[in-house]
Amino acid sequence: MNTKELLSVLPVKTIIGTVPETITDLAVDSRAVQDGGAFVCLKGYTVNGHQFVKSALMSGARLLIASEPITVDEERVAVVYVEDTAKAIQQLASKFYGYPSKRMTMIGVTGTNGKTSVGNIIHDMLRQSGEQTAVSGTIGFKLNDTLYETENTTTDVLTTQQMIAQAANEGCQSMTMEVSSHGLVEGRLSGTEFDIAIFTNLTHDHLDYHKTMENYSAAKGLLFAQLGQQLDQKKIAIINTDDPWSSKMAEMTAFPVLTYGIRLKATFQATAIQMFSNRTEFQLQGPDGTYRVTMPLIGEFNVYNALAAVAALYAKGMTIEEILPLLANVSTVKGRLEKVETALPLTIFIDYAHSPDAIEKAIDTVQPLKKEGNRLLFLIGTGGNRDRLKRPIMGEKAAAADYVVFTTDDPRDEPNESILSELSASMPHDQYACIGDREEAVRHTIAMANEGDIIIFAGKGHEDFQIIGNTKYPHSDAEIALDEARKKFGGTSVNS
Ligand SMILES: CC(=O)N[C@H]1[C@@H](OP(=O)(O)OP(=O)(O)OC[C@H]2O[C@@H](n3ccc(=O)[nH]c3=O)[C@H](O)[C@@H]2O)O[C@H](CO)[C@@H](O)[C@@H]1O[C@H](C)C(=O)N[C@@H](C)C(=O)N[C@H](CCC(=O)O)C(=O)O
Ligand SMILES: Nc1ncnc2c1ncn2[C@@H]1O[C@H](COP(=O)(O)OP(=O)(O)OP(=O)(O)O)[C@@H](O)[C@H]1O
Repeated sequence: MNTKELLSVLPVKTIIGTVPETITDLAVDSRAVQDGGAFVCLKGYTVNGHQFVKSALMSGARLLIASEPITVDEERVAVVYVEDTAKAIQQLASKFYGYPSKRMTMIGVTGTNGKTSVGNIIHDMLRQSGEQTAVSGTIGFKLNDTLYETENTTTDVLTTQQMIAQAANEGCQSMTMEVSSHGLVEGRLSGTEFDIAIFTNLTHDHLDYHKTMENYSAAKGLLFAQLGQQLDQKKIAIINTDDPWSSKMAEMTAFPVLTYGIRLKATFQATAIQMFSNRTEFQLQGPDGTYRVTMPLIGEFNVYNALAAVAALYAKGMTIEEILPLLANVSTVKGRLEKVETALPLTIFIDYAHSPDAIEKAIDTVQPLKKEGNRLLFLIGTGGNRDRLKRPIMGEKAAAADYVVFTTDDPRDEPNESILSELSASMPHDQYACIGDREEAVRHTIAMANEGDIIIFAGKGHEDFQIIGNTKYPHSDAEIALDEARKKFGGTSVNS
């Protein structure tokens, strides 16, 4: 790209050296610098990117963007000083990739729970309709049917623009993105122009980072505020009207708001909900009439997720008649109350609940599936060095199961003892065990189960690892559970 044109988005800068006419690439990680590329030095939580200038130069960087003094001996390398490199990369990333979000219908999904589910339901439905489309979030970046790994739910601003550009270049007409509160506050979405913004719900989580629910809601509200003021554009906010924070989100945007919900009147309202072990049916009261809906997802929370997805496709221009057959064929989202198909005399779900509200929703969904005389066993852990305030509330919600196993879920550097004692601090009954080693905890859960019982292994979802210290160790709740269950009950089984 032409370097002067790229740098024109930075209004105030000091340039030392001769700027190369073009640069081949833009990087924020010295290990990703290309020959002839630019390296932006970012100050992180762990290290300061300015320390990696030497390694960037060794990889052939020709342009450095810095906010602290750096020494460069090579004449052919220019240094651009700006006040704040984090702000600079937000301007540069979308410019470098040619503002790719403008070439697609961009759908952003935010909220405490349901982002991955809604994002993947939309993706699945759009793929069924024959659309070229992409989705990014906690499970990764899925371009049509190919999944690429990513580091965060909402990736850093440069990776975000790279992904959007890749999707647009490969002919996608739309892209759905999970938008985390961290991502919004840190400007990881800068330069991404959303057409449709969805709010799922706001409940206790991430207060280690946001401190108060007010701050947390303000962070989520940024997605709606960032729809902008160009009202000649066709943009829409889609908001869960049953959530107490919904009006706050609606206030943030000047664009029209479509609502969805179950309890209060909404543009898309589900009534007469009937739950079955393998599907949910409900009456959809939509803007153009009333429809009977069947979908293969279970749980009231998935009715909310489905309504959000239906509203998004409607906002995109599809009719309800076109949308509902797609919902009828949607697949369960990986690791979200996903049933492990097994010939064993047990029902096992893998779930990603790791907030109080998600735990409540998962247990409420599965309890009615239990036959008389059987029990619901629930295994739950929580991350080390993260929000500690939510732990006793998680434990309290987990207590609604008949037997609870508290364990760890990426303990990082925190000792197991504090995690377990805080999780179990408010347990109102004694039907529980605390076992720090997650493999042992899974095996213990199976050991405690009897024929006909239901088990939810919560917190890991799609993840196949456990982070202890700084190391990711392979870990699969499903594999360990099936191994132990086969030993206990015999027979063969098929993993989902
Ligand atoms: C606390 C936090 O948000 N950390 C994020 C941050 O890491 P960091 O600040 O520690 O980065 P760093 O290691 O100090 O690096 C600083 C700079 O030096 C560069 N560097 C580093 C090493 C090197 O050899 N060369 C080099 O150039 C790095 O590329 C970077 O530009 O920048 C990284 C790259 O973008 C992120 O992956 C990382 O997310 C970590 C993994 C994380 O756990 N974040 C959580 C809090 C988070 O963001 N979660 C949300 C919400 C999820 C949810 O809703 O549940 C999310 O969107 O994922
Ligand atoms: N709409 C919802 N309301 C409440 N709980 C939900 C909802 N959808 C899913 N859940 C529960 O929350 C868990 C996480 O769901 P999902 O991954 O879709 O949310 P998320 O917002 O992407 O979460 P995260 O931010 O942690 O990645 C699920 O496994 C399920 O237990």
